[in-house]
Amino acid sequence: MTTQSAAASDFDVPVVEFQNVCRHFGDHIALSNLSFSVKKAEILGIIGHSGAGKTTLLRCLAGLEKPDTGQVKIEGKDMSSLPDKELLPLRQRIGLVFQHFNLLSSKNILKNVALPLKIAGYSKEQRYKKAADLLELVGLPDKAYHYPAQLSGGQKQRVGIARALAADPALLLCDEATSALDPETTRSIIDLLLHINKQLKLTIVLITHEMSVIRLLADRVIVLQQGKIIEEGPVTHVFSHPKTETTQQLLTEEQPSLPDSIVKKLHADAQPNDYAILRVVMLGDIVRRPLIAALQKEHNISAILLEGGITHIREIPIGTLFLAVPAKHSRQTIEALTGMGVETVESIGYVLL
Ligand SMILES: Nc1ncnc2c1ncn2[C@@H]1O[C@H](COP(=O)(O)OP(=O)(O)OP(=O)(O)O)[C@@H](O)[C@H]1O
Repeated sequence: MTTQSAAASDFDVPVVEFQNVCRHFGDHIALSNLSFSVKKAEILGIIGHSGAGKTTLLRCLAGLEKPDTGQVKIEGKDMSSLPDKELLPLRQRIGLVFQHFNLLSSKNILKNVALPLKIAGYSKEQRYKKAADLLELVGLPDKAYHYPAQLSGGQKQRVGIARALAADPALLLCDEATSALDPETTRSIIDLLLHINKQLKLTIVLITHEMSVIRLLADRVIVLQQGKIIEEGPVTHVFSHPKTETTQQLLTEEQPSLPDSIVKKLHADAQPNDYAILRVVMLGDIVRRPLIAALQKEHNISAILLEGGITHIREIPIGTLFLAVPAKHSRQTIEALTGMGVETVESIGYVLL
């Protein structure tokens, strides 16, 4: 086998495989027959309302909790069937990043980062060399001899990430890693994680209630509800076409929505003089095209913009518009917009404006 094909096959083995995982607490089903996998270098986001099972999933993935049935495999090895003694080397393949950093306040930053290497039996010289390299990677080379209390929240999380990387993990698990940080610091931690993902080809699984973090960081997203996967796919797809009410609710703050005054007046059947309300989703460069002007010029349709906005998933812009057009032009407008290349356009009801 050539080096090149060996490297390619590396990417074929999923780093994570959940196979029919169930976890109960008494009568309560926290995870229900859950199956998914994560490829090498992929970033998977897991979202869901409170109590959906995110933490239980993450704990099973970290080997901190065993499923009742099913398998949790890391790099092809089944964690759920291993006795505790044999679990340790597999757990060392997983780095954990916590919301509240969990640094040891009595130890300096270098020692905090080096701690997993001490547990793994590395010499002092190896530990401190590696820890210094990692502090360089996370942008804190000058903080080695500071103590956690002397650092900002963002700097503490950088140390938390360096520590999680110390034992060269195959998988980084982030549990609400940016939830305690302000937006600017959150952005810098997201950029750091993207840099690490790219540079080290590191697989990342994150749970967060911040949809903006999923949007900027994840390749793929899983939506959990009552311990089941109710939606799954590339973030661009799931966030632009949320199928379930749960996903739509989770995304409410992220996406423009119709003003309440219009929602209250919406009805299902068109009355004379009504306007049809159209929800238009655009993906990519089309967001910069003057669609309303083109409707007027090329199709003689006067569309009124009621609400709209653009968000970005990684670098891809997603635009959402709510347009009102005379009800009699509804079908023609949908055909015209589809012809212009919008992602989706749907009529969501009628109003008398
Ligand atoms: N140790 C436990 N004992 C009993 N029930 C538990 C235990 N851990 C979790 N549960 C229950 O399992 C369900 C899933 O909990 P989990 O903490 O995984 O949800 P979550 O999605 O992480 O919620 P949150 O976003 O609020 O942290 C909840 O109904 C919870 O009450």
